[in-house]
Amino acid sequence: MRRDYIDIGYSPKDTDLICEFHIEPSAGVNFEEAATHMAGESSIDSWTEISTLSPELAAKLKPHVFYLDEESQTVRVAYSEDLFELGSVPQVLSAVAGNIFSMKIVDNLRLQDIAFPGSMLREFKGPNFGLPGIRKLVGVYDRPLIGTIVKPKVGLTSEKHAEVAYNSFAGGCDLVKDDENLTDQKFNGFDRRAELTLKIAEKAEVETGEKKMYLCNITAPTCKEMTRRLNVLKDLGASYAMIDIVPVGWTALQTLREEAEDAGLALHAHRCMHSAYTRNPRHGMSMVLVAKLCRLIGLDQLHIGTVVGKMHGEKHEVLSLRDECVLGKVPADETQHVLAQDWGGLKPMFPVASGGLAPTMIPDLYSIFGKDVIMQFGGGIHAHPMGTAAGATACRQALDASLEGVSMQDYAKNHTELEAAIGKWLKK
Ligand SMILES: O=C(O)[C@H](O)COP(=O)(O)O
Ligand SMILES: [Mg+2]
Repeated sequence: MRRDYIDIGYSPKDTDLICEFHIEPSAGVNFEEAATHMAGESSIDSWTEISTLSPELAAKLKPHVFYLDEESQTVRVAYSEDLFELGSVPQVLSAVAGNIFSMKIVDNLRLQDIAFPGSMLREFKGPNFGLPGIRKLVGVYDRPLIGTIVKPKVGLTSEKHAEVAYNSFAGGCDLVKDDENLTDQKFNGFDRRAELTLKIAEKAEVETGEKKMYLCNITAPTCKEMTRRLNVLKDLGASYAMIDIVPVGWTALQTLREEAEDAGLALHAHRCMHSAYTRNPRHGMSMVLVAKLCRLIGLDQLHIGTVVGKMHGEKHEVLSLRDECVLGKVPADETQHVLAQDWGGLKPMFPVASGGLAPTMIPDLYSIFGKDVIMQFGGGIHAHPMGTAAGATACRQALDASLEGVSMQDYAKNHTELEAAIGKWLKK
């Protein structure tokens, strides 16, 4: 029998890739049958017994469903590493997150996590800069970084964009980034925006004595064009580029990881669109897995949610993401469907909290994330009653208060910008 994939006594080998799935079989399909077909389709099998699959080949490459719990609708499958092209995220996903999502035998299916064996992990470089490298670039070691997104999302001319960036830097931002949907529109072309904004960042560096980073969005229709934009940034003396990771796709990210290393640039990962497949807890694949793939490939910093801002994501979920970004060894957490992962020395990514944040949320952000986080404020800076620069200053003041262990309200007594932010955003 080739389809003897349920193998509860099986102890995964060091070289096996392990996946955890949530499976909801469709009406009339039993749980074991669904698990068997799902495991087969994601590895070697088809819908019917195939004569070309010899017993020897099946014995060598068959998947092992070594954990099965019908009540929680959870299975774990061990796959031989020989099923995979080493170093290829797209191929791994084509297998374990491929056809199986389309099968009629399941109503819902979710890939919760993948644990990569050391042998597969070694084929990936991980972040080039990572959290420690970014701290070195910015020259800030003892506090969260403060960033902004130029707003409105799109519509400003390149000149106006650079002006908003300047005000943000002058007010105290360490980082200024483009919004996810700003790339190379006719009113604000990539090359001109990059040139003007990087020039203004230099001016702000001279004036403030602080390092100022501009993260220009290189998301483009082809890898060739993204590489060109990356090299434009390099030639202009930039340290960073930004990418919309889900729209550009995994192959593009693996390509850009190589190109960015050649260009000496760090990569900021915006996760827009991820919720199209991560948000439904019963279907799709988890954001923890997205974060894991980003770290494997080697993005340097990644949006992980905010807990207190406008993006969905409970505290325990966001902290699982944070752990996957920063820990050297991630312990298993059944409640979060996280598998143990030894990162084998791959550098940590810098977690980014962004989306619906106001300066007045900084005490909460600091208590949730601690120092190793990049806090980004779009509306929370550009809607400040005294303008963009004051919004950035209010963020730095709120952060100083948290770092000094002083209440934000007390600190605001001598800090006008923070006082105005509290007046606007803190609910009485
Ligand atoms: O790209 C982002 O992270 C968002 O544009 C954040 O903007 P907001 O702070 O105005 O929600
Ligand atoms: Mg945005």
